[in-house]
Amino acid sequence: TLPTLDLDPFDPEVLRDPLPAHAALRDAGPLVRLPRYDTYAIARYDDVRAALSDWQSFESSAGVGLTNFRTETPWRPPSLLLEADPPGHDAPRTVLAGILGPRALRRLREDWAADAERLVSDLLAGGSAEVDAVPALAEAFPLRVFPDAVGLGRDGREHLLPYGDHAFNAFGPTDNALVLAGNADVAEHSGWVGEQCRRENLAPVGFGADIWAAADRGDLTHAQAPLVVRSLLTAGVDTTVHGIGAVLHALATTPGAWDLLRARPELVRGAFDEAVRWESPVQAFFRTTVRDVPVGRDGAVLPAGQKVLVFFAAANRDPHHWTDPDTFDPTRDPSGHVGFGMGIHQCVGQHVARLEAESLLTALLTRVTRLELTGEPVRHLNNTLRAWASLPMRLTI
Ligand code: HEM
Ligand SMILES: CC(C)Cc1ccc(C(=O)O)cc1
Repeated sequence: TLPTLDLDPFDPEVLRDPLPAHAALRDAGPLVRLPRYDTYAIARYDDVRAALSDWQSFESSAGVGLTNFRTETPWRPPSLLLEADPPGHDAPRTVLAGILGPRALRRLREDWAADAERLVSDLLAGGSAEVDAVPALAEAFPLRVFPDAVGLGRDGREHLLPYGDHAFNAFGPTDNALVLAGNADVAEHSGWVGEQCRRENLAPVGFGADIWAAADRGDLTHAQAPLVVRSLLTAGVDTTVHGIGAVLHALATTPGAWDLLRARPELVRGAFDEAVRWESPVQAFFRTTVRDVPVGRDGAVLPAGQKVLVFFAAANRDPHHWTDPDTFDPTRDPSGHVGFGMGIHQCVGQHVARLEAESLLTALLTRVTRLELTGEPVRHLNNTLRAWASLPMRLTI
């Protein structure tokens, strides 16, 4: 019989410090039963990679949260990318991959670098500064550049973070306290987000306009276009906010890391990916088995029709794959990490995330000689996201 753990991955204390749970899951075996939610977990690097690469056996179209779209009603119409499989997944994916690809982002590089310099310069106008790096940097920069890049209007942008936060909570159990708390305001946030996806509410230049232009070309249908815009608004904000929070925390708490990046700016992009590996802002997603599928090499079989939690975060710290996995090492080659997923659903916005992080870090590294915590960091709990609510820091020039 399969190893079983009486673990609640969505328990607030597990969300606050998930590392012992991830170690227990890896140690228990390639496939572990979690009877608490009548589900399973895969946490070892090799088995996580294998599951993410085998989309035919591990489908996303039944939802990538605990809710099984085959038998339960999703809280919102399913995503055409995240909660879709080929062939339906193909066109929306191809369209977004073109719009968010490295070449398409070249036109934003200069603007985002200048905007980051302005933000940092304002922050340091009075010399060295004590800030809460979460609102002042991790939230401020993505919220300055991303809504404009999408082509959103000025009003209502305060809906973006809470909408995304709820969406990420809703991948967990729908009767969980974090989800219930979000339900109160979700209609208001959803209403605003839905409005912003309409063609007439998007600027003539931007990712949103590019999606509608793809529909004009016949690469998407016009009915699909607003949902693809919604994907950007759901996935594109909270993720980068918490990715940037993670890299700032890592750099402030790893002796010598800040000086190293000031001396070797070519390490900046790798350092961000290393932070995504080390912290895994997106911790885990579910898949649903289409057939009985073997997991690992000890004969474990996952029955068809089952939800299984695939732990990116546990794989990213698997000692059988990574040397010294718990150390944030900006000189490490983090390639192969699954912090952006793997396979056909691998993050289509990863280049946007990297450009945002690189723009802000470069602006900070140029001006700030020391980055240090001045108080206890405070976690922001979410069923899917690993996040900081507060990072009290001193930026010394
Ligand atoms: C540090 C920032 C980010 C992290 C850690 C992250 C993580 C991920 C992960 C793990 C997946 C795979 C989900 C799965 O396999 O089910 C994914 C998919 C996706 N991400 Fe990201 N993401 C980030 C930023 C972004 C941004 C900035 C955007 C949009 C501009 C974005 C848009 C998407 C979309 C649309 C998908 C679905 C892709 C598909 O199913 O084909 N993400 N992301
Ligand atoms: C980190 C990402 C997996 C989160 C995410 C959320 C939503 C969508 C969508 O397509 O709505 C896509 C990606």
